[in-house]
Amino acid sequence: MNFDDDDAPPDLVGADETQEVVEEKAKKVPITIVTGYLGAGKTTLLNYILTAKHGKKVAVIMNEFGDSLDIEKSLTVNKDGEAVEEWLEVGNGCICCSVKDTGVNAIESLMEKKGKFDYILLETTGLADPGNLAPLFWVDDGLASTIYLDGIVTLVDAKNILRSLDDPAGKVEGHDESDDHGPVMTTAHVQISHADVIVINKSDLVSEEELQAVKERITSINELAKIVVTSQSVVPDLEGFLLDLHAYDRVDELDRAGRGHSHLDKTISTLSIPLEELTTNQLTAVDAWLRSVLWENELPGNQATNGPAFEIHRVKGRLFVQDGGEKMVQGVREIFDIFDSPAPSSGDVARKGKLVLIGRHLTDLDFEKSLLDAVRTA
Ligand SMILES: Nc1nc2c(ncn2[C@@H]2O[C@H](COP(=O)(O)OP(=O)(O)OP(=O)(O)O)[C@@H](O)[C@H]2O)c(=O)[nH]1
Ligand SMILES: [Zn+2]
Repeated sequence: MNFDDDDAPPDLVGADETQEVVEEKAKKVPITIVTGYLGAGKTTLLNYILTAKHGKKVAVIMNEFGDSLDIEKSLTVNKDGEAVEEWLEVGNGCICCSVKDTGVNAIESLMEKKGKFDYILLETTGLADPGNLAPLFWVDDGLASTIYLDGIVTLVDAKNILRSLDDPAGKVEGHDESDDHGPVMTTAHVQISHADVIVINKSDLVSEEELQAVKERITSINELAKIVVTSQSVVPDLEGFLLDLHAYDRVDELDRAGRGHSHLDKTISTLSIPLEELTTNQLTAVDAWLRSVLWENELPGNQATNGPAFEIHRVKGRLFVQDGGEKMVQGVREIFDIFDSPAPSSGDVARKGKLVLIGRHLTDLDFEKSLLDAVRTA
């Protein structure tokens, strides 16, 4: 059933716009992308969120009808085969089973019913590469005017993840075959490297030691992500842990990333580079360095590049500028942004900046030296 007109949100354009309507319009709806390898527990998590008592109106967009959904569902396909998304009222929210992979049109149709939801959750297919999807909600001026990307949550199947990470069959398509340097990068790697929260699900199926090994491997790939261990995707503290992530306008988890990086996973790792306070020129040098690394895939300082091409999946940073300013760096693949920290750190914090990179082949070249040289010579 569709929302019939009389319960559509009040006409937001009318001249008699009251203050809260204006605020309502300005209020963007957070969207979280839920990804994770086939069968990891994405639908189970969404089901749980739809029925848990958190008081938020949540719209869930799924890309499949899992029979694990114990909710009556229907999809209206009109005559010429074009599927029309149907919004199903459930529990404390509603579900749309968008047959299109990214669910973008489902979101557009959802935004017409704007004001109805506090939160949108989009389940991707098990083989989706969130690096392609995130920019859509982060920079797409069409969608970004009504929604903002709150974060990426990756479900990991504790029982099978280590096998998926080492399984060449799961390799990411489109990677030049010539790049046969070292182990294969799988979809599981990419879903972990882009995650802001990692839910290690199906913990009931593994021993304590196996769980520990999974945690260590995942942390070595992505040191920034918050990790929660679950069974049946039941995240105890949904509010604090899954809803309201602000992963793209805050970097408070930067401190989690230690200096340098561990080599537990040969394919993808996290590298964190400490930075002193910057002059304005040095800030410009950091911006130029990021452009070279993210757009040209060139590491300034012409170190021997006979090694494999590196690939940056995620960049997060906090930069202190000598004029007292504090900047934040957010990046997904080649898209990045350096902007004023919305919530500058309190005065007493040591003005120590940090840039954290998550990506592939970060160990073959000296990123830290390259960046520090670029800053020093600025
Ligand atoms: N033993 C166990 N089974 C689980 C757990 N979480 C989910 N499952 C089961 O695993 C199967 C897959 O769960 P889903 O939630 O459909 O996984 P999914 O990621 O949505 O799967 P796809 O959308 O097909 O990629 C279902 O039968 C779930 O009941 C868990 O923690 N432990
Ligand atoms: Zn699913």
